[in-house]
Amino acid sequence: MSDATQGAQPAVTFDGVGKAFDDEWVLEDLSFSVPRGSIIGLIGPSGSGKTTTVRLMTGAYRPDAGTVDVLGADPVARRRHDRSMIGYLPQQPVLFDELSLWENLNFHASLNGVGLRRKRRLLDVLELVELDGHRKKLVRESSGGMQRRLALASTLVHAPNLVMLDEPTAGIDPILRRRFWEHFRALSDAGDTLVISTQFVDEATHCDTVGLLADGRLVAVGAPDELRRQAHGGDLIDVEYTRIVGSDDLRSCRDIAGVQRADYHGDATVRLVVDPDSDARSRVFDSLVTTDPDISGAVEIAPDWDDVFIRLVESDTAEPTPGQVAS
Ligand SMILES: Nc1ncnc2c1ncn2[C@@H]1O[C@H](COP(=O)(O)OP(=O)(O)OP(=O)(O)O)[C@@H](O)[C@H]1O
Repeated sequence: MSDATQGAQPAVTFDGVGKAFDDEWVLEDLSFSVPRGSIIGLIGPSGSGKTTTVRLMTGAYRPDAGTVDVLGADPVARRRHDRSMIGYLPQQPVLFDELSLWENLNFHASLNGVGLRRKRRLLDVLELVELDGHRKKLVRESSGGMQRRLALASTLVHAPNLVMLDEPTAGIDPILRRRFWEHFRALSDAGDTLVISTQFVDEATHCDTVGLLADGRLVAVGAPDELRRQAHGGDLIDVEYTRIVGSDDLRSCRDIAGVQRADYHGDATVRLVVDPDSDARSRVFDSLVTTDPDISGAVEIAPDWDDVFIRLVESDTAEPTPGQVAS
């Protein structure tokens, strides 16, 4: 996030938003905001409500509860008048098979009112997605990956400030995925705001904020590190022994102030959950590891995102809903 964008009004604010289709709620009580110049990842399994959330931001859908504010206005009202500040990549982008990459891009540029220095702009976005050498190729002659890159270029051709991408990395190879995320970070560094939906939970690491969706509910929202801590109740450290660990070892780990949990993790490892705000981390490394000759070392563990997601969903469903009595 650039310094200039910090403190400004958020690019997107959802306040108690719900959406229903055929009298059934598919999104319930979504509240979050997206600071300008940042990347929010909407992450969740198929059917969790990602596309519906993005469509509410584009103004394609009107909320049935709550309010949506996008760049200081109701997106439904803006949709009819001024879309130049917004770029939207739908899951099934509009590309014309019989036109060249250049002609496709030119079409999107016309649609979005790019007049001034259009040729330069087309060349710039084609270069950005590394398609400048293929501009005469027809869409039907280009690979799936090239089509995804062209679709991204078409979304960016009018230099929008707010970019909403619905599963832009679905079905593309890991190298192209990484390149896409590099582009996204470069856009955010330049001050643009990005809303990116994905089913790949590990893509959370690329985002400034992550919104985890499950069954139409925002299970958790926060910075990736915050969500990891929330899922596990703290930071994880593995203490590795040169022998099989026993209950005395667990006890001495638990005696360290700020260690919230110490559990067996395989024969020769104790996994600790430590309070991130305490000095427990340095105490584990400075005292425990250096004083116990049976400890070979300790490593901080970045928890697996699948695990983080599952834990947060499970703890969310375990929480009592209004009207339920907690046991
Ligand atoms: N136009 C619609 N009419 C009726 N139900 C809909 C409509 N659009 C979405 N839904 C339902 O809303 C729920 C959320 O769908 P949505 O497409 O937002 O999920 P998603 O997380 O984007 O899924 P995917 O990753 O498969 O695209 C699903 O149960 C879906 O069937």
